Amino acid sequence: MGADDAEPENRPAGMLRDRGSWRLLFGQVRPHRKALVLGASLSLIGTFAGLAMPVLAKSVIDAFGKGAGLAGPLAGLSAAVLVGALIAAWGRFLLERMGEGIVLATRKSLVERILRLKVPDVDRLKPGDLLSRVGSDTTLLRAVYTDALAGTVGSVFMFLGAVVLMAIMDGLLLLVTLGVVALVGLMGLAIAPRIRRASLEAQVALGEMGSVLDRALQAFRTVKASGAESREIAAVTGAATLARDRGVTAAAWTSVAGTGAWTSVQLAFIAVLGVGGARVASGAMEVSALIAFLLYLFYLVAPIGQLIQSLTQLQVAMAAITRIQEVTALDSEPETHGGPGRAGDRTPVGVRFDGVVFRYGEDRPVVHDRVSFEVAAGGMTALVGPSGAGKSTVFGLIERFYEPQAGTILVGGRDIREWPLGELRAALGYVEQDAPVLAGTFRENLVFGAPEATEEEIARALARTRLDGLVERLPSGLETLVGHRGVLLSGGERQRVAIARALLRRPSLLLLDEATSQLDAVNELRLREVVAEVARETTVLVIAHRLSTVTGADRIIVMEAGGVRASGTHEELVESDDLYRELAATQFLVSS
Ligand SMILES: Nc1ncnc2c1ncn2[C@@H]1O[C@H](COP(=O)(O)OP(=O)(O)OP(=O)(O)O)[C@@H](O)[C@H]1O
Repeated sequence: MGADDAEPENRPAGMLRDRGSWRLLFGQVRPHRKALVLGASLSLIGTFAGLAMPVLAKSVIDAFGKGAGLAGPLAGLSAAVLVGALIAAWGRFLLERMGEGIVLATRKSLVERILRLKVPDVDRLKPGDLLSRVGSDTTLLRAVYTDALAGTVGSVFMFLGAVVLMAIMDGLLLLVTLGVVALVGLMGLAIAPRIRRASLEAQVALGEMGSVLDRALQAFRTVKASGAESREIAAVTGAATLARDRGVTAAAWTSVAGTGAWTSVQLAFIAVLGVGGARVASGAMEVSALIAFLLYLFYLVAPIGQLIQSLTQLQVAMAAITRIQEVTALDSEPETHGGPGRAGDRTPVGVRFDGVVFRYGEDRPVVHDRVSFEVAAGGMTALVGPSGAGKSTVFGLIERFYEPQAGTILVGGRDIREWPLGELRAALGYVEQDAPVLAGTFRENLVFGAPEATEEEIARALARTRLDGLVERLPSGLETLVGHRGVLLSGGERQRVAIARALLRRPSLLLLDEATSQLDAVNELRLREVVAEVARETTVLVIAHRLSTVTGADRIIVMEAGGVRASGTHEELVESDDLYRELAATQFLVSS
């Protein structure tokens, strides 16, 4: 399991320069710059208020010495503490709120992008890994905007303040100090990419963990039936262990950076002591000035430590940004508003494939090799052929999930590239072979593609798909939960729910990928009746796996190895085509 495994295969953003990541990182702050400046300033004021404490304490002691009343000074001291704490808390809150706002904005844009991705890109991405990009990668960003940015600003101020004071005291010793401190800077620059790489690998491993777990949960029954629990547990924990290892690597480099910072101040101390001592010995400098300078030197410790910490957080965030960017850099489809469309514009449409050439990828075999056929408007056309002949691919191309490399596809006499995508998909009804049922109620499943469907329309769709009896038997009718992945429904019922869902969009062309699973006689008969009835109102193109379906079809297209081999009615094809005759006699078309 390498770092590359969990990344999009074409890794568009893997090649993006750091500049892109920085721009994205800081671009997010732009809308919140007021909050950032205010939050950071308040935090600083709160911190500096702490510095006023010794002065105020002195006034309390002075008052005590003079025998004056303590109540006033003590009240002043308490008020200063309280006000300082409140200001710091307010500043902190503003920064945290800004961080949450930025995380939300990032998640929104990521989710928006993911749901609009093109199908071929999603084919390559792993769902669990995408989830981790939306969840944990975006969470990692927050620390940058709350701690790192404000911390950097504060520590830069403190650092500059100390440097100015030291410059006023002794320019030469300052140069010695900065010379040593610059070494830390160089070391930090060398270490930063290592922290970033380790963090990226840790996040990739977490993504991998998500995708392995997702795979196991998707096929939970198969995992159990195959006795594969231990292996899947090992795969998930393996990814988690890798994340730990990379986290430890990042921690090791962070410790080196922290220790380096502290050591450099110690070294600067020794260097200043050496150079300053020599100058004191030669009478060029007072001992008291050297002592004061050395004290100031230690003022540098806190800001340098904070800068190192901020730098580390930035590296982790840059790793997260890289993974987020890999998704946001992918192409998305144009927005589709695929509602049910206006009444009356749902006349059946035909389909034509003209010399269509298609392969799923540059390195994949050709699936369609100059496929041409025509399906007239209205009625039922069946697509048959051996497994892998490219039948489901026909549907994927009509829906424009994929683009052919050559040839044209016409729907309703119009090239599908000329249809606005939302309009094209609104004209199509698509029933997948394993017809997924979405977790939720029966009603939610029905109106998924047509949220504004009326009760009459729902009742009609239920009656047409022969689901009305089933709904009556369900404990809460349409409001019954059909559970995660519809475990309550049989394969045939799931297909009929999918058909009802498609019908509620009043499609001009219904694409039905018939379930290959065996249906019981009642379900099979119902499904056949449903399809025959729908074919009276709209065009139905069905990928048929049953003889009973093809015998009812007006026309049959036989596909083989990426081409159209023959077409005609059942009787004609039984007469004229060997492959069809063979298919009709074998399990691909099961006799009813
Ligand atoms: N998303 C995909 N990415 C890459 N290759 C794919 C993809 N979908 C299908 N294929 C390949 O394309 C070829 C045709 O697949 P398709 O699903 O169109 O065949 P089919 O005739 O519908 O088969 P079946 O009857 O078994 O469903 C197969 O070799 C398949 O492995």
